[in-house]
Amino acid sequence: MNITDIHVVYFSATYTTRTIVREIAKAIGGNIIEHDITNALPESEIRLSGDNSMLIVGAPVYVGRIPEAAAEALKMVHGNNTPAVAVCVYGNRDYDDALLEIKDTLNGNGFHTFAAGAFIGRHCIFPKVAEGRPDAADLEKAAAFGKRCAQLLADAAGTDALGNPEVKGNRPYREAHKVPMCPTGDKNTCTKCMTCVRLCPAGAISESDPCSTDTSKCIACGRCVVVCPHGSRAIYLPAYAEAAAKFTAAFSARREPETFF
Ligand SMILES: Cc1cc2nc3c(=O)[nH]c(=O)nc-3n(C[C@H](O)[C@H](O)[C@H](O)COP(=O)(O)O)c2cc1C
Repeated sequence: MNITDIHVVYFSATYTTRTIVREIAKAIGGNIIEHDITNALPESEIRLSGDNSMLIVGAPVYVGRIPEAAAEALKMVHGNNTPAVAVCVYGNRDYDDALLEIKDTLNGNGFHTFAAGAFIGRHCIFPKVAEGRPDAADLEKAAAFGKRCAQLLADAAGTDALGNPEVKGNRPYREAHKVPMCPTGDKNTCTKCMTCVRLCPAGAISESDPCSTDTSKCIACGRCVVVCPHGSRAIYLPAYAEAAAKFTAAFSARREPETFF
C-alpha cells in the first residue's frame, strides 16, 4: 500500500499522547496531517479513502476508557477500508478497555485497524507516577512501532493481507466515571493571564474568576496545571495528598509499552 497521507487524530490534555502519536507518524513517514480534538470537535467530518491515506488515533486513558469528548469526536471520523492504527496512553496503572474502545470505534467507522499500541505517559493527576514519561526508551519503542506499521503496509501492497489484531480489553467496557480531582488556582500567584481559561478542554474556568473551577464541567485532565505559567493551578483538595501517596505507592512499578499486530 503506497501511503502518502497520514492523518493523526488525537486528544491530549497534557501532551503525552501527542508526543507518542507524533513519534509513530514520523517513523511511518509521509505527509502528516494533524487533527487536535482536545479542545473542540473537528470543524467538519473527516472522511478518508482507502487509497493513499491512513489514520492514527491517539487518546489517553481516563478510568479505563477514553475521554467522553474524544469518543464524541471520533464519531466524526470515517474511513473506507482505510488502514488505521489505534493508540492509547495511560498513566502506568492500566489501560483496561480503552484500546479496545478505540479499535472498535474505528472498525465501526469503516477503518481497518491493523495495529494498536498502549504507551505510558506521566500520570496527570498523580504526576510522581510515570514522571518523565514518555522518556527516550518509550520514544524508541514508539518509533519502532511506527516502522513496523510502515513495513506491514508495504508488505500488504496490492493485497488484502493486513492483519486484524486482538487487543487487550473487555466488552461491555468498564462504566465511564469522573474523577473528583479538580484543580483550582491560587489567588496569590494567579495573574489572570487567562491561559487556563483559553486552553481548558471542558470550558470549566471562567474569565471572571479564573481561580475557581466549575466542577460540573471539569474533567480533571490536568491541562490547566501544566499550562499555567505561574504554577498557580494545582489540586488543593484536602484529600489529595493522602490519595496521591496511596496511588503512587500502588502504581509506581514501571510498565512498558505493549503493541498488537
Ligand atoms: C480523569 C483521569 C482518569 C485517568 N485514569 C487513568 C487510568 O485509568 N489508568 C491510568 O493508568 N492512567 C489514568 N489517567 C492518567 C492518564 O491516562 C495519563 O496521564 C495520560 O498520559 C494523559 O495523557 P495526555 O498527556 O495526552 O493528556 C487518568 C487521567 C485522568 C485525567
